[in-house]
Amino acid sequence: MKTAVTIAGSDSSGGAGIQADIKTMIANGVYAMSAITALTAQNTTGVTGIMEVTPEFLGEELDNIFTDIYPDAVKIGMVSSSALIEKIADKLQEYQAENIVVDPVMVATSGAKLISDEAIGTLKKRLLPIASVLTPNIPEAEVLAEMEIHSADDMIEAAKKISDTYHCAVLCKGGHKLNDANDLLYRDGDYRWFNGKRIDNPNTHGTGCTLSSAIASNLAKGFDMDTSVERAKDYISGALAAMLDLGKGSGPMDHGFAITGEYKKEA
Ligand SMILES: Nc1ncnc2c1ncn2[C@@H]1O[C@H](COP(=O)(O)OP(=O)(O)OP(=O)(O)O)[C@@H](O)[C@H]1O
Ligand SMILES: Cc1ncc(CO)c(N)n1
Repeated sequence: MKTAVTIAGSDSSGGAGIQADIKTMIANGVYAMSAITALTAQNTTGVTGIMEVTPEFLGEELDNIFTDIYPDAVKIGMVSSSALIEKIADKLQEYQAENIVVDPVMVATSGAKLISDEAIGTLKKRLLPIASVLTPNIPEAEVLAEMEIHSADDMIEAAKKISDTYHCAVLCKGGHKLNDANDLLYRDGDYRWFNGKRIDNPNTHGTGCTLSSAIASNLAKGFDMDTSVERAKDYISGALAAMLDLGKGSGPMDHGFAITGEYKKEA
């Protein structure tokens, strides 16, 4: 069986973070492991607390994983401090990890800030250069490319800038400002749009975590980058179309659709 590890924060409400990642990996047929960077106390309405692990402890988690069950892919989500980012970069280099998907998590769906300002610089310097693919939404791409994005052409320019600077593939997700479900993959000086059908579902807690974990799962299984993104888009569409409605805010998605087979993919 192929294996993947998520390096991310725990979401007590189960819709995002480690919990979304593990649900996604199981549903996509890979064995899931986790190195937890922080506990968050959160639900569908917001985040009330964050408790980080120490960099030493995160290093110990990664040592235990890599020296025993070597992961075929790595997904990195919420990492709130520079010291934790440095530790992850050191360990991934030490163990020569492959298929690294970096979701540069900055703000939760509910609006809470999940990374410190100084850590953004470290993220750029240490994690982007080792990423196989980076999955920013538009606000994140604006920070990383240091420009505003108002159109599809701006998305291309920002993704090119990030990809050229850090030598990684960039999947820029259009949903936030452009109100569609079209994502742009910029890679090796070329780009391709992955168009999705916008699903009328306000319950989008954890969509970014889910997409990046689905890409990592498919890379772990040996699919190429384009196919992995295509399959991940299909997965997120299915999870959203299952129309789970839980909680008082922007609720989580139903990963069970892939297991029960109740979801019928729309043409
Ligand atoms: N309503 C929707 N219908 C279809 N696809 C969607 C919808 N909302 C988001 N997506 C898709 O889900 C994926 C994740 O995108 P999104 O922009 O929501 O990520 P994100 O902002 O990083 O998520 P998060 O809020 O969890 O941080 C993208 O492929 C996007 O196109
Ligand atoms: C732990 C965690 N990671 C990522 C997100 C982004 O949605 C979140 N809300 N919580």
